[in-house]
Amino acid sequence: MRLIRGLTNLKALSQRPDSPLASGCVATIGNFDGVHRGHQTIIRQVRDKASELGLPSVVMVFEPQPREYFQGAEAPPRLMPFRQKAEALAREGVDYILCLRFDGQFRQYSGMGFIEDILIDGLGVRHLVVGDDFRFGCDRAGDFRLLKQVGEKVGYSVENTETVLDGEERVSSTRVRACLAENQLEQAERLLGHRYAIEGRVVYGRQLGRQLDAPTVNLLLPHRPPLRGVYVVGVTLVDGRVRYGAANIGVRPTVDGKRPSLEVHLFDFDETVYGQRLKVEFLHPLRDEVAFDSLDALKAQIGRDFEAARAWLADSV
Ligand SMILES: Cc1cc2nc3c(=O)[nH]c(=O)nc-3n(C[C@H](O)[C@H](O)[C@H](O)COP(=O)(O)O)c2cc1C
Ligand SMILES: Nc1ncnc2c1ncn2[C@@H]1O[C@H](COP(=O)(O)OP(=O)(O)O)[C@@H](O)[C@H]1O
Repeated sequence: MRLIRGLTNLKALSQRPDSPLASGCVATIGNFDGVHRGHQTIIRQVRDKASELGLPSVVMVFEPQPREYFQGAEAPPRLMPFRQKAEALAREGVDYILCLRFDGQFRQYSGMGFIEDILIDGLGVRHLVVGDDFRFGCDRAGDFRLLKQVGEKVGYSVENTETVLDGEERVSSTRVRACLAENQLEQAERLLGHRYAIEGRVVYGRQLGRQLDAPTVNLLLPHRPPLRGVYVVGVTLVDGRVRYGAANIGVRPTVDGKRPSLEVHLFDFDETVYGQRLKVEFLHPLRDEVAFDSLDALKAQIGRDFEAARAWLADSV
């Protein structure tokens, strides 16, 4: 997988005669938050067509996601930070990820402007896979019909995305968020095709954890997380080792009460891991986050959380 950031870089690359993108590509466009089973199916559609045509596959995404741009703090929580998304897409076998900055200038593209400047001049798209409800450009004026009309003239084809159902309902990022908010981790896993996980870099905290007999790795959360509370977790370290532990994800009302963070105590572990990237899988919910009157009360509760987590692990892992 190669990551292309911005239209200028895309054009510089695709206009080089020796570039794999020089003869065009098969592309899809979206947020792909969670890279769930529906997304995985769309990517398979793109890859199948790309191998049939002998062209590279491209997934176009935006940062921030358009709803984050328009709604700010009111936007739905995000399932994964950009880097985790890019790595998940790479695992699905995407050749290129094109990441475009969604800003005050970008939002002014007309429907036709988006097609001409990005899809035709930038990507030289030969086949496009998008939902028939896909809207784009200023005031959401561009739609599936317009894409098809222009495609017939210019010589690219457009295909509707397949719909993946879970029971009667479509698999969607919104449904994954709803499951996580309700602590329905198994339902979320069914929609995602894997356990819900957050990946991030270990940053320095306030060295309070050691005083609480619970040193914690603190992961940077660039977005508001879709779940809150105390969980049993499985952690994959950079070298692939897996460790288990108990984690708190939230604002830590007892000691802080502002920005959300993810704090993980690993059982039977005594290493320094600052700066490493870890994957934290949420295995089982233990309780909601609580504002305690004192650090002693928090410390006592964390001790009970560890017992509950170890008991669950002994039965389930
Ligand atoms: C299993 C576990 C449960 C926790 N539960 C709570 C909680 O209910 N309320 C709270 O304010 N903080 C909770 N915390 C977070 C602690 O306040 C935090 O880990 C501690 O302040 C260490 O911060 P530091 O890493 O910045 O030193 C919990 C942490 C762990 C590991
Ligand atoms: N069992 C453990 N679980 C989590 N972190 C541990 C553990 N043992 C040692 N550490 C190390 O201790 C650091 C956390 O200690 P802590 O006092 O909570 O400080 P900080 O405020 O930096 O999080 C972690 O980043 C990690 O490098």
